Amino acid sequence: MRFINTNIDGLWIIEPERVVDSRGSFARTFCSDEYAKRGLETRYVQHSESISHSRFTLRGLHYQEPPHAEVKIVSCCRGEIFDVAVDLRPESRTFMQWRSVVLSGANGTLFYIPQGFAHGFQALTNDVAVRYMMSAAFEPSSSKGIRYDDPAIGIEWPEPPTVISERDLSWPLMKCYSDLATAQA
Ligand SMILES: Cc1cn([C@H]2C[C@H](O)[C@@H](COP(=O)(O)OP(=O)(O)O[C@H]3O[C@H](C)C(=O)[C@H](O)[C@H]3O)O2)c(=O)[nH]c1=O
Repeated sequence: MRFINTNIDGLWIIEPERVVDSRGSFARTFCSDEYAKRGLETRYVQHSESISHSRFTLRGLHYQEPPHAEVKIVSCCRGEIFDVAVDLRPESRTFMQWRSVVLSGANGTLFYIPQGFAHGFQALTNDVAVRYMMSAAFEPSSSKGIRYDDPAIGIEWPEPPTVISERDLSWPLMKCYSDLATAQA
């Protein structure tokens, strides 16, 4: 496994090292020792899959609030996606910055997204299957989101979404959050 730094603290791209032979290949996709050596989360309590039928479907940007904040390891086991993580840690030097990576069944790449980040993706092919390892259980009451097209973040998505949920269209803009935070201070 190759751990690639993204210049955003805690956010890693992990590339499998495939052992190739005449049958195909084998690669380790998770290793608690390798993760522990780098201070990454080693305990995952849920593993989930989402299927998106249509190219340019967009899901996200989602996160869970503390105490249910989770580390996510995202991979695409069928098709190809444009995967995005946004740093929402107010104390971070990269607060509100985003990083994208193309995940696909072909490259087997994984995106390690720590607590305090929002996550979303856009399908780049029809019929994508995305897999998640989550370090915290799904808790609907703590599931929040931000708008994929928030100008304050400025994510450069490949294309306008063809399919997106009403819920994902109705998340507040970060400006609303900051106004709310100011009001509550
Ligand atoms: C996340 C989740 C959802 N669900 C149920 C709740 C809904 O009835 C249904 C679809 O949920 P949602 O619309 O939130 O699914 P996505 O829009 O694909 O959201 C996911 O994709 C974005 C990009 C993420 O980063 C999150 O991991 C996750 O929120 O599955 C569960 O039962 N367990 C779960 O862990």
